[in-house]
Amino acid sequence: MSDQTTTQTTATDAAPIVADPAAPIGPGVRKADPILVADGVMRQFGGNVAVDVEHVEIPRGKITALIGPNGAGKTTFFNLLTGFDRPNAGTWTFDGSDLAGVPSYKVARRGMVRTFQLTKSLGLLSVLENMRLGATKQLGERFLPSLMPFLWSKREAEITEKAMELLARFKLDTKAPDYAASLSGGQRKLLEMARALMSDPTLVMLDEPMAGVNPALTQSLLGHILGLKENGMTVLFVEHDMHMVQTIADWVIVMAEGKVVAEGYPREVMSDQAVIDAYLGAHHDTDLGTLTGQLAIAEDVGVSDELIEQIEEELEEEDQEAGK
Ligand SMILES: Nc1ncnc2c1ncn2[C@@H]1O[C@H](COP(=O)(O)OP(=O)(O)OP(=O)(O)O)[C@@H](O)[C@H]1O
Repeated sequence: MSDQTTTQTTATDAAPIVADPAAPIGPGVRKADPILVADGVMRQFGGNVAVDVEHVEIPRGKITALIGPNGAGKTTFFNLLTGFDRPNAGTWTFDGSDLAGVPSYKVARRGMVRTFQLTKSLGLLSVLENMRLGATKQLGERFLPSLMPFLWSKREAEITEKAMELLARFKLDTKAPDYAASLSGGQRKLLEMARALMSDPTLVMLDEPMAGVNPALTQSLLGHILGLKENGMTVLFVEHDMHMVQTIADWVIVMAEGKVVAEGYPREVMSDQAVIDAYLGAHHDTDLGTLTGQLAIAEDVGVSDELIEQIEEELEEEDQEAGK
């Protein structure tokens, strides 16, 4: 990976991020064109307040990094926004429409998808079958096509064709018949991303895309993430690898103890003493050098067994709805 921050410029790069360039930048700052707006989102586990986000806006067409020490609430916030968990309080809108209380598979159909580390059972499906699961739009046609097998099989063929095209783009086409479990960590991350694109999303949320990725595939993953933006998508990713954050993020949001404690342009946020302190507070056993690009990559992306079960149940439900 290069030490330079990216110099690629696209039309969306030129668009301003904040609504008022003269206003001070800090937690909750208004964006010029937010795709996602969250208000008062709170999630408690027993007495532990995992997420307590007063107000945050995600800029459209940009790459936003969500960072913060372990246990800051990043993954829980992702789970809430994408319908994989329910908040105790709060509302949020995606592209202007209310999303609070909408189940995860419907969130995906509306254009907001997220990635996970592949679960064991998905590992026992082929790479192509994994891709086909990402085609949420097939569900909208579940009733009529089931009465018309010709239309159904045409749609099936289209899904397979699209899956193969995406697999080729991610250089995974030769792996299509293989079990997903046989892929390397980095290839699984590529598969996760490719699968997310099956539903033609407008917002792609990536949970620690670099975790467990072999250095040989890092560059390719970074290129694909930048490619999402170049294709007009908005990206929101959780990451501990500060080097990656500095390399590709247009905007950085920092969480600590469930709250958004800072946000801004990468260079400013990374040199903010409060941010460094928040990280050091939680990583007091970690070398300061790790904050500037060498942070150890967590193997575990923090998906609970409960969540995995929920995803599996939803996939089964989708299959049933799709008449499989
Ligand atoms: N299912 C759960 N049950 C109880 N507590 C939970 C659950 N999920 C998360 N928590 C707690 O909520 C807090 C936030 O956790 P979360 O995993 O969202 O943090 P994170 O910022 O994603 O951390 P990491 O960077 O380590 O993945 C932590 O204190 C965690 O222990």
